[in-house]
Amino acid sequence: MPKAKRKVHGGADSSPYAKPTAKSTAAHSIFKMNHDLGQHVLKNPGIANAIVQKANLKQSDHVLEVGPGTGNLTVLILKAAKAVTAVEFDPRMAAELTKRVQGTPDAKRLKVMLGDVIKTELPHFDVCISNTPYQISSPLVFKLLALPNPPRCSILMFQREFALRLFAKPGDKLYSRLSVNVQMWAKVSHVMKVGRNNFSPPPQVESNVVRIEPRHPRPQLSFEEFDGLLRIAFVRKNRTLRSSFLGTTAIVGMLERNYRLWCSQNDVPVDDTPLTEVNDVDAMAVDGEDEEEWAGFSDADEDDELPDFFKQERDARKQNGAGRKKRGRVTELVREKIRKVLEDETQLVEKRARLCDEGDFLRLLYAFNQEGIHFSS
Ligand SMILES: C[S@@+](CC[C@H](N)C(=O)[O-])C[C@H]1O[C@@H](n2cnc3c(N)ncnc32)[C@H](O)[C@@H]1O
Repeated sequence: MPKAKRKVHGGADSSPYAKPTAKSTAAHSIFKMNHDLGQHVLKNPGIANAIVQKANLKQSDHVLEVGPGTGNLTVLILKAAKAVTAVEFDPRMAAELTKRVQGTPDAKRLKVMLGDVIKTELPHFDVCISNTPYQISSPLVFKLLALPNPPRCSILMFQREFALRLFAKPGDKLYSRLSVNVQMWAKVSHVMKVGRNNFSPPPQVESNVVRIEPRHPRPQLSFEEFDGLLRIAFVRKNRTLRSSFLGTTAIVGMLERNYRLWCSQNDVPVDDTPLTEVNDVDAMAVDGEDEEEWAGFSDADEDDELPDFFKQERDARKQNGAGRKKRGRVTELVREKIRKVLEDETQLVEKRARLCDEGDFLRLLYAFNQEGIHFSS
């Protein structure tokens, strides 16, 4: 039996959201929602209006809407802003939206871009509004934070647990790399709770709308450097920083490569003569870690996945065998620099990432950078 098709959107009362004109009736065509794309259309006009109002739009604003769907938010944004760029992955949705505004005065002020917003080069915009498809919550926040010229404000709807991660503090269960990053670069505030029955079809969980505003002045820091350090610290947020930074050859190897690059860019000579012969596996055990524990990364959050460099290093080691190896002087030097930063300079060596605050991470980054150790290449 064929599966029942759902109405694309079902508003009820107020115009223009729910009392469709002849034009927008065409947009109410019927097709099956794609759950893989997080297609839960907002059907409560009151919530849609509140979201747009909370953005405090100016008539001169250019708004980016992520995932416009059939346009329930878009038509309201168009009433309050100068222009809207709407990035939509699903061509069926993009076609519905285009039809909905076609022939209206708003059509000229709407640009629909088809594609994955995460991979799309975005034009400049003042405000971002999104009933966010839950699969891209994390990459979308990271993309917005990393923009050199971030929007004045972003009003974003997320699944509740994801929203709570944005506010989490050191020691909270939901504290993660995302929490530290977002709080470093922005001010996050809660806008409203939205029950699951306000969507069609209803998602499994409740949602929250949050406001993200960039900090002024913007911290004088490289986003990639700070995030690179957090990636290492949060792969295993319950382990000590000693364990995270010194416990695996993969991390030390990556930091050594970055150190070599920094040396070459700063005319610092490196001594490549082999120093000691050590058993690589034993060396890891001495440092108190087993590579397999990394592979489990049981305490990692979804956005703190095993970094690519670790996987590459692990595969290379499997191929080459992890037998007796000569550890170079540079490796020893880098290990000593890491030890010095953790033990002497910051005294954070026994602290765990889940308990470190923004100030701890900043101190770590500063001390590593002073030693010529960097986290972005
Ligand atoms: C939760 S629905 C929101 C629809 C509409 N804005 C609303 O509030 O009724 C999410 C929308 O994002 C779109 N989408 C999913 N992944 C996307 C991506 N990577 N880039 C752009 N749009 C995406 C989906 O096709 C869907 O239309």
